[in-house]
Amino acid sequence: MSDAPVLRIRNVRKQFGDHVALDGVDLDVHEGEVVTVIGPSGSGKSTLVRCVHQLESIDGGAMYLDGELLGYEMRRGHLRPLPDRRLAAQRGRMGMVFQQFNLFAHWSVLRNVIEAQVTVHGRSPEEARKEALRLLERVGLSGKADAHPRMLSGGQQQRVAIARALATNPRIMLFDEPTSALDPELVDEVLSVVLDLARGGMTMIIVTHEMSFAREVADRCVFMEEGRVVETGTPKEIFDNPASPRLRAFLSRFSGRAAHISDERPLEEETTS
Ligand SMILES: Nc1ncnc2c1ncn2[C@@H]1O[C@H](COP(=O)(O)OP(=O)(O)OP(=O)(O)O)[C@@H](O)[C@H]1O
Repeated sequence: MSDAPVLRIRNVRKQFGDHVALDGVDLDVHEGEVVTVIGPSGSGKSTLVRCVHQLESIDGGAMYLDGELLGYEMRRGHLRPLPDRRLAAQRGRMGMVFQQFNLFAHWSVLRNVIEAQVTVHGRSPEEARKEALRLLERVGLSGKADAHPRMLSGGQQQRVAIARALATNPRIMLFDEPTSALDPELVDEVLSVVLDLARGGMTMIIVTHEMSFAREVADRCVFMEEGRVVETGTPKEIFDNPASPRLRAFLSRFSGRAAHISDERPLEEETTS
């Protein structure tokens, strides 16, 4: 990993009305690093990745992609929002995968994976088609290029969404709970594609409620609560030796599902009962 992070997040604040969703978040993500973000519902996980992808503006702090300020530029001595074209170009250097797939329903799978390559990145339709077919094969869907999203299972649609996000050669992939809209039997096929990307060296932030996956895939894991990063560490530190009582309490709620949580160090509730 190189020293300069791919993504640098500094003291980022985000409010919705009076509600503070992000309260001074700092995070660096380095080349090839996989960071999983866990935390209770409403802790700001989705807001964080949505802000990185410029789907939400921030109210304070700054974010940099490869050292370039995201969303703003300095003009005549003042910070101003980037014009739409430059904002689109910045967003095109990140791939985002949503809970709800967000595919274009009236387009074929192939066109869904081709489109941004042509419109945002200026590839020729032939080049984009070749890349789309390669990526569909990578996510195990080469036979579905001509299908429409409604003909696919949720797991297959999510894999198309991953292929689409990869198609622009993003510097970083952002996953916002990619399996939470799926039936349980379809979760693994999506997680194994994400795991495969991680092993291939893709830089990623993954927001997830799948605790054993969050542990398995991560180089580093971040625990958020009330809009703040409460604890960050290796998966072993986070899951086997959680320092903060809040993280221990959170993990204990998942202990039934998180098969890999070790019992070397009992969780708080267990020690007090
Ligand atoms: N567009 C919005 N308008 C108003 N409030 C919002 C909006 N988006 C998020 N919030 C609020 O900001 C807080 C953080 O939400 P966020 O979705 O980031 O949490 P989360 O940790 O991802 O939760 P979950 O795990 O349930 O998805 C919540 O209180 C939420 O209600």
